[in-house]
Amino acid sequence: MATVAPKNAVMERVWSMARKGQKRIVLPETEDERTLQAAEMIEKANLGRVILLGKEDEVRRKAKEAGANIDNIPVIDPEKYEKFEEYAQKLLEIRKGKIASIDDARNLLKNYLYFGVTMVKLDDADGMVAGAVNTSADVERPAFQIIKTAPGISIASAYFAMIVPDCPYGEKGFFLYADSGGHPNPTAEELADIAITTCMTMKNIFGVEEPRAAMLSYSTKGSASHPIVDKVIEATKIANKKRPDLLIDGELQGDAALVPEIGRKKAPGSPVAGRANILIFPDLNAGNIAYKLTERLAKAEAYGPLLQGLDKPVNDLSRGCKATDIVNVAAIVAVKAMVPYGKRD
Ligand SMILES: CC(C)(COP(=O)(O)OP(=O)(O)OC[C@H]1O[C@@H](n2cnc3c(N)ncnc32)[C@H](O)[C@@H]1OP(=O)(O)O)[C@@H](O)C(=O)NCCC(=O)NCCS
Ligand SMILES: CC(=O)OP(=O)(O)O
Repeated sequence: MATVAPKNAVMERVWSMARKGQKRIVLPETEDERTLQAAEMIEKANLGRVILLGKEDEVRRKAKEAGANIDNIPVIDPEKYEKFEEYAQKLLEIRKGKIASIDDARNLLKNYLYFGVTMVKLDDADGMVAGAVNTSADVERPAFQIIKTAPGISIASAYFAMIVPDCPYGEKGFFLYADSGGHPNPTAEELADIAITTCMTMKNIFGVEEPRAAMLSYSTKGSASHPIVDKVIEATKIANKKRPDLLIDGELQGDAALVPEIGRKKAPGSPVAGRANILIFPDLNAGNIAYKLTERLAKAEAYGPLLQGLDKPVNDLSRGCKATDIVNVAAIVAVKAMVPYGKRD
């Protein structure tokens, strides 16, 4: 089994916090070899206590085939779980008006993603990580429907923690990209909220004292004009009005956001240009394309999509993820479960 270690100082802190918290992390996608290998790595690295979902014999056989030692990890078979009926009743209450009968609730719980999210909702687990097999929409939907947004947060969104090797920009090559996996086409108001939430995430989950968010566009400070640029300008104004204490600036192009000399030239006086550690994309096309290009062309680590704005932690994955990505995403979910309510994002 490959060993895994945190890739930079920010992730070292995340790992060390996760070790202290010993949170219960449910991994529902036990048909996937990477998930089983990650389960062993999470336990070996002492990042938390894993709970696997599935038919026990099958899961243990599959783990052997994958070369993963999961002997000390519990496997819960949802349909045989002693709280299955209790969960069905609770789900019926939570989804009142959306699902018609107890049978509908039972059927939903046979889907391991719904079962895992319900475990988190009802405090039988502290966080869930899935998405190595299922699409992001299928992972996010139960989280949005059952866990819902935290009080005072208008929408959930999804960011990536990016570690770019040999990169002097951002936080020594560490960045948050948002929204790169959740909300397809945010309004200006929603884009402002995504920027604010990501700043809080940078501070509270990753311990970076000065989040600096660039509102990205193909224009810098009026160099081009178009309604799609106007949305970014409007979002920047809203974010600045809502949270004047945060460093959020735009509209900025990618080079002006990252490179000090270019930032000074294109956006003189900007508190963010040339030093952004958070990149906020105008829509999900841009955000998702950008993270995948950074991951593949710059050989960056890409952890996520990490959901923010939810009342409890659920993190998604790309179907193209590595087992080690699952380990890091699990460590982040564990830290999220430790940050006091209301301070999370
Ligand atoms: C996640 C996603 C499936 C949810 O939206 P949807 O399919 O429109 O589903 P619904 O409209 O049925 O919404 C389901 C619930 O989630 C809620 N919801 C949808 N988007 C939300 C958001 N951004 N934040 C919070 N809640 C949200 C809805 O209000 C609804 O709640 P309700 O059932 O209690 O009324 C959709 O936003 C999506 O496909 N996102 C893109 C994911 C993706 O493909 N990413 C790219 C790869 S990473
Ligand atoms: C985040 C993402 O793009 O997920 P996938 O690669 O699974 O579509």
